[in-house]
Amino acid sequence: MTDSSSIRFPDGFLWGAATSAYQVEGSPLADGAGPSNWHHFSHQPDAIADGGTGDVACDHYRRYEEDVALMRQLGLQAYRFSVSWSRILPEGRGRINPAGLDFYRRLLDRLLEAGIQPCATLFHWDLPQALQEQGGWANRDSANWFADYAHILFRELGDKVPLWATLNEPWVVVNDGYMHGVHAPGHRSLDEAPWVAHNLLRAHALGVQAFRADGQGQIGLVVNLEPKYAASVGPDDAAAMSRAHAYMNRWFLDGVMLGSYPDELAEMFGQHWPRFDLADMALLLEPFDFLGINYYTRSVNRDAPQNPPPHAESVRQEGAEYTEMGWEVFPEGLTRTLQWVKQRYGDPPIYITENGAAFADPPAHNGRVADPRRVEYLRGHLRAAHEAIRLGVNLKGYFAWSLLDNFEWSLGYAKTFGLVQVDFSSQRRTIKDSGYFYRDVIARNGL
Ligand SMILES: CO[C@H](O)c1c[n+]2c([nH]1)[C@H](O)[C@@H](O)[C@H](O)[C@H]2CO
Repeated sequence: MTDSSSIRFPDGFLWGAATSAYQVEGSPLADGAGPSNWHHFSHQPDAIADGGTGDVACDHYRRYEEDVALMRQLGLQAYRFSVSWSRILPEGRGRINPAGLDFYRRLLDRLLEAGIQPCATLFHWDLPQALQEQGGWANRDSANWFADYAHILFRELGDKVPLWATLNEPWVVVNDGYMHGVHAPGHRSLDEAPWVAHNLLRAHALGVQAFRADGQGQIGLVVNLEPKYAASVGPDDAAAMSRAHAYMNRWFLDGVMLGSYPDELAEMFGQHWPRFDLADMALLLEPFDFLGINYYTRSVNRDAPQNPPPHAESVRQEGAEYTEMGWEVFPEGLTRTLQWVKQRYGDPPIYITENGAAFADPPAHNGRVADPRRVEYLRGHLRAAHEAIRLGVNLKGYFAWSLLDNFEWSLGYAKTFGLVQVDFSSQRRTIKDSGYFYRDVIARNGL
């Protein structure tokens, strides 16, 4: 039975929506910008399900003022976006492209004028192609490249951005880009993957140090977390669940919060697992101000020895509701995940930096898009977030994924997550029912 009791979030709880540069901006090479590895990857034959690329996307690079007006119409208090590294540094390092900085200054000025708090992510997967060609995140120097880039942004944009995130979901870069080859750069290497993960976290730590030197506001790390369940009570499935949990949920957080990697990773990677310097592990513990958690679903796992690490596979649940991504709708997993972070990692301040769902939305009709399933998804997860607060989790805010229908990476444009529908043939925006629902949640600071 749907819980209809009203709930209210704490005063000052921050309500926002999120996007990322390559998914919404378009104009990837405009005004002196250099190509990213996602520009390169999306133009490879058969890389993207519908042959889509980020060449146009939501045309946000040119329509940002219209989109800020939409954010204002929704009553957003904050907007989470990412900066395209190769707009700022076309070769990834060295020469700065002033026009790239100017775009983000214009966007930030519009947001601040609208009373919307910017939350900027330094890296949301789109690495400059020039750096990819020098080994990308597999090159130990990548951490320094990132720190130099971060320093430029803190110096040039720092007075306009109160909330920064170093990386978005390093796990996806490793798993999708280096283990399974379905994201840029399309590698499948048990030898590269652990080093890529390590260099990403070294980059995060050096970025935080750069921020401490001359940043303003707060800085955090954004990770994707997905609670793991066992498909049966048998020992093999329990072990598979534990490996999957270590592989997705603990790998990066243990690294930066505990200064060590789960033992299960060395076991599952075997001779491919490196020996990491103790000095590196000490660096990873560089303290940061908040944790961004992206939550979408849970997975139920069974043993799959034939699969690459974590040697597990997810099992579809009879009778459960699934989104267009094949992700089970499981709001209680959000409460469980937030409690787990609180208990394991010392009660850090947390923002839910992404939560949302892809459903097959109807085309706009008379200025309306009926998306009841997304309304119920958001309602259920907001209740789960509120329950976590009631249980003592230090949850500071929530960002819906996504403001706009956009480029869903290797799946192209068919999977739509937006609170606002984008007709990609006309670039017309239409606020969906879920957008109006979210507007009312923000206005009430609750349900
Ligand atoms: C593994 O799923 C992640 O939690 C996740 C889901 N999502 C993400 N990460 C990314 O941060 C976004 O760019 C995606 O568009 C979004 C929707 O797929």
